[in-house]
Amino acid sequence: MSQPDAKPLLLFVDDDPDIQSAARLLFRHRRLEIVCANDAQSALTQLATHAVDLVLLDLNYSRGATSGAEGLTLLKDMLVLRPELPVVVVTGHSGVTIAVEAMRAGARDFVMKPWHNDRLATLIEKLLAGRTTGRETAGEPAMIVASAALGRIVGEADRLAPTRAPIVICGPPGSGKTLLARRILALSRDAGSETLIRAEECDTLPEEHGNWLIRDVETLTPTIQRRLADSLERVNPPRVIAVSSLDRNVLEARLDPRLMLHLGMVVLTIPPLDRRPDDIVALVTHFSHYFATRHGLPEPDVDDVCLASLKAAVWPQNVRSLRATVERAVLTGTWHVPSCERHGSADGPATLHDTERMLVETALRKHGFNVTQAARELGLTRPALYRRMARYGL
Ligand SMILES: Nc1ncnc2c1ncn2[C@@H]1O[C@H](COP(=O)(O)OP(=O)(O)OP(=O)(O)O)[C@@H](O)[C@H]1O
Repeated sequence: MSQPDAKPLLLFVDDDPDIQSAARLLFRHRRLEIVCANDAQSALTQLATHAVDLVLLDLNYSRGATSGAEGLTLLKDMLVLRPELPVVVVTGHSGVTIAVEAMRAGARDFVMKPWHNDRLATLIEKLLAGRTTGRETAGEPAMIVASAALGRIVGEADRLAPTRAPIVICGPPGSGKTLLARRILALSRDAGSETLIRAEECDTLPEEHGNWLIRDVETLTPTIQRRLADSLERVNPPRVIAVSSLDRNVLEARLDPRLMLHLGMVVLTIPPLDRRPDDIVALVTHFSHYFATRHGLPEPDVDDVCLASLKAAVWPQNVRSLRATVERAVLTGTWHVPSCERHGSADGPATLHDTERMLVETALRKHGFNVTQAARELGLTRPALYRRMARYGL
């Protein structure tokens, strides 16, 4: 939340540059700051990096979309990040039904396109008048979802969030299990009362039967596992979201069968980051902007070769490692991309120079030194590849 004496900041989400300009003009006249976003990812990044006071969200923000579905998903994402954020939805083609659905999902109001300038401005002033002053504590970090694989998992999680279903989330370290678990609890019917249980340190279960987030569930002692199974068999069981870095089958073998029966009704598995290259690209953009804003430094350059090496790298702690790599690039102005070697190198992360050399060499060998094919794989032109071959003596 911006300071009380600062101009309120409005985030406007619509991909049409003409409509963005019209909105800028309208709100600047009315002493509002405005930032714009073209798509879901940049909207979430703006929200994570700016003290936004209100969002105006076109439910069909991308060209050709008419169902409003993408807008509804983004609305939910934004309210996970900032549950109290006033969001006004704008709808044109998809009409009132979708607007009502958006109100049910937490939007404060809606306007139909084409909007009436004065009426829209009055509505926004009214909503902003009720804003609390002072800095609101940040909600959850934004969850960036660009790959189809993660999209399916998050879609399933959102669908089940308002139920009382216990859910197990598997996935390698740092892949976003806890973030997803918190998202489910934030979207659940009785959000707000969450008890975090670190299984390793747990010698008794909470009295309160609210929402439980259990981390490293496989490390619960056999006695606590049996007690947890008992609680899940009660008439009014706690809502449990359990998280584990073990593979699903290994987890099944480690947990009490009765506990697994209740707890593992739904198991969501987040794939490792290196199997989600689309997420790598989106996360790099997001974290670059986030850390550049946080540290007051410029965003680091990311060209195609750099992106290729980020996609080819091994991320032992998945998104956590990538996040740290991007923060380091913001701080030092240089990319230190971990090696592509599956088993890592004793010297620690290689420089971008080393990684690029290895990528070029690997592509050339793979294609029997056919420059055209290797260049195509690397996303480079032939001259660009020749320059690199000369630079690395290949
Ligand atoms: N899709 C994502 N978008 C943005 N940030 C993410 C995403 N996934 C993970 N992160 C970030 O990466 C870091 C690790 O995520 P998280 O703690 O949820 O992983 P985890 O799988 O629970 O890890 P661990 O198994 O080590 O407990 C956090 O800073 C989190 O905010």
